[in-house]
Amino acid sequence: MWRRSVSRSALTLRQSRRLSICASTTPIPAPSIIHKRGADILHDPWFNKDTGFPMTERDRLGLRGLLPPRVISFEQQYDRFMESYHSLEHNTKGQPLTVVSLAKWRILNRLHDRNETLYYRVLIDNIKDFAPIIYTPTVGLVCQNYSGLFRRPRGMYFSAKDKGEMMSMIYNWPAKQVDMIVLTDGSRILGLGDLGVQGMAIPIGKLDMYVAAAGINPQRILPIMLDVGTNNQQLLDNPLYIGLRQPRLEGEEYIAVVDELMEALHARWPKAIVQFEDFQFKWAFETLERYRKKICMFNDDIQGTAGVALAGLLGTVRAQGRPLSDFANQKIVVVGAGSAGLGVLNMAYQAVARMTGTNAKPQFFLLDKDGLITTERVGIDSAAAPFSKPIEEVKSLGLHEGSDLLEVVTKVKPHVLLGLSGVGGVFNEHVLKAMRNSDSPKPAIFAMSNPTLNAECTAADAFKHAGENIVFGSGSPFEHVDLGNGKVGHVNQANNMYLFPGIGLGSLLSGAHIISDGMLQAASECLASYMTEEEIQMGRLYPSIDSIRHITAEVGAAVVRAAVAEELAEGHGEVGPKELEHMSKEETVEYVTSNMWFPIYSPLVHEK
Ligand SMILES: NC(=O)c1ccc[n+]([C@@H]2O[C@H](COP(=O)([O-])OP(=O)(O)OC[C@H]3O[C@@H](n4cnc5c(N)ncnc54)[C@H](O)[C@@H]3O)[C@@H](O)[C@H]2O)c1
Ligand SMILES: O=C(O)C[C@H](O)C(=O)O
Ligand SMILES: [Mg+2]
Repeated sequence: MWRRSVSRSALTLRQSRRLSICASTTPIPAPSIIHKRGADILHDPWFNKDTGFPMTERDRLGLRGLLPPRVISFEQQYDRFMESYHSLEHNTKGQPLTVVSLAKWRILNRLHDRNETLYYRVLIDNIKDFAPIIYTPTVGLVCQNYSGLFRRPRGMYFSAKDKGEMMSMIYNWPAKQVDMIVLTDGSRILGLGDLGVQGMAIPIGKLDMYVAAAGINPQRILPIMLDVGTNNQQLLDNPLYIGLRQPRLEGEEYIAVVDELMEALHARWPKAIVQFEDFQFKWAFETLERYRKKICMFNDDIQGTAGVALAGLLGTVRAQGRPLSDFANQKIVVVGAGSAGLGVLNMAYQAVARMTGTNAKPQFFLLDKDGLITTERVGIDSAAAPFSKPIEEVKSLGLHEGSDLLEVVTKVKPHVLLGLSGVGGVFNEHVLKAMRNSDSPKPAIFAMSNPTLNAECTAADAFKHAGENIVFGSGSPFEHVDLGNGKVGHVNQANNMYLFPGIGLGSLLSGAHIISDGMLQAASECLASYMTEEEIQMGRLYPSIDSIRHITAEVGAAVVRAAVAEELAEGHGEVGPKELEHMSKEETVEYVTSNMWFPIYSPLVHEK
């Protein structure tokens, strides 16, 4: 049902954060200037209100006669959509999950294509139900089938064939202002591998989360696919594949194309934040290092994930009833030494150095597809090398270079097992049972790979095999687990969605020209301290997705304040750096919150 306004002042902060922030403070809509009239407006999802155009507006904009006579209110439209959605749910009961999920995605996508205001309103109010459709896991299925599902373009497509043209192509985008860009080359889509141009559903889904969680105005978002070819033979063989049918560009050729695109983006929208998403390992770190000192960008898989994982690791220490300084003594087995796994290790090392003020190293054991990574590893990647275990230490534990996961868990008895491998089921029954001998009375298991089938284990298996006293987190959502006798195994969604919207929004509103490590740390620390002691003791390490706007406002404010502290903040719009500097913590949260867009129909005013 339509969510009515609730006076926020009547609620405690703890209560109000469970609600959609802006729903409680619905502002009076300011008019939007529109340069079109008549049927062109009905076909523009940014402005279209369907049957919701009031008569005065129909007269003003040349819409009279183009719509049925009755005016249907926004609330009625909302309820009607939700009714259709629920009947679809009812009518598809018993059908295979993929069929049901795609049907749900289609009905939402159709609304997205037609009426963005209504789309974002239903998304925000029903984020718990709809995030699994527009985001992981269904977005993975959508990417796998994107050539067949494609109906209307959204965002921009640049390809290897556009070399030399990008600087002018960028002006084909109709919006003058762009605040947030999510860019992929489709080379490592979730744990599904190279999906070429079909990976476009990922930037679209991430930007939907930006609108829902961070209140970025959807007229100022831009999903971008950089299609440099694909090495996925199945796609190359598919006559209906909608991307370039050529192998991926490599080496200098690849970098030259990315450079050109970055220059074009920066030239037209120098203040836009660029989020790199789902780039394969070999380019993820390289592009991050190449651009992070020049433009306001970050790599979500490396940096967003690291912050979320670190918050979960610190939450685990609290859940074990230990002081945070004990983090350095936690034995943590990380499975997956790619962009995400190494991002986590980098950030955790920095955190331990900060906490202890020494060179103390945290107790990480890193594995990749060839097992435990030690100083004896031949041909190790330079990004992984600092995290290889000294071979003497490994031998003293009865392990060796390349020891397999079961051996490592059995001998190390880790406090935490964290998966970012992309390999479904790699935390098998034996591995999970071995976690029963953990040195911690409350061990944590994070199966962070996406989508659901690629998770290292299911929530049910984790509680069944590793025991009821574990703390559990997964990248894709799972139902909480019924442990019998009224007990419930709580499932946390350990996903970078808790950070990237706040990182992007905070960077934007600070006006920083780069995103520093300090800003990212502040985001992670904010998330880590968000949960109360009571919640942590119940195994709740992250907030519910229902409060994602609230947590994003807090994270955004933490990022703004860190940018101010590092003298990176140059201000945004009419708010200058000095004003940012003088804001208290609460005022910064208010500043961030008041800049969040909220979907309501605004009066349209025509201008030639
Ligand atoms: N939950 C989140 O917020 C989040 C964020 C980022 C990435 N992820 C997920 O993490 C996964 C990995 O992402 P990435 O960018 O690091 O990928 P990547 O390709 O860069 O790295 C994958 C790593 O896993 C290792 N690996 C492969 N098979 C293995 C096995 N059997 N045992 C141990 N290690 C194995 C590889 O050697 C490699 O080091 C993906 O499924 C992605 O969806 C989740
Ligand atoms: O997209 C997600 O759900 C998280 C993460 O960015 C991933 O690549 O898996
Ligand atoms: Mg990703």
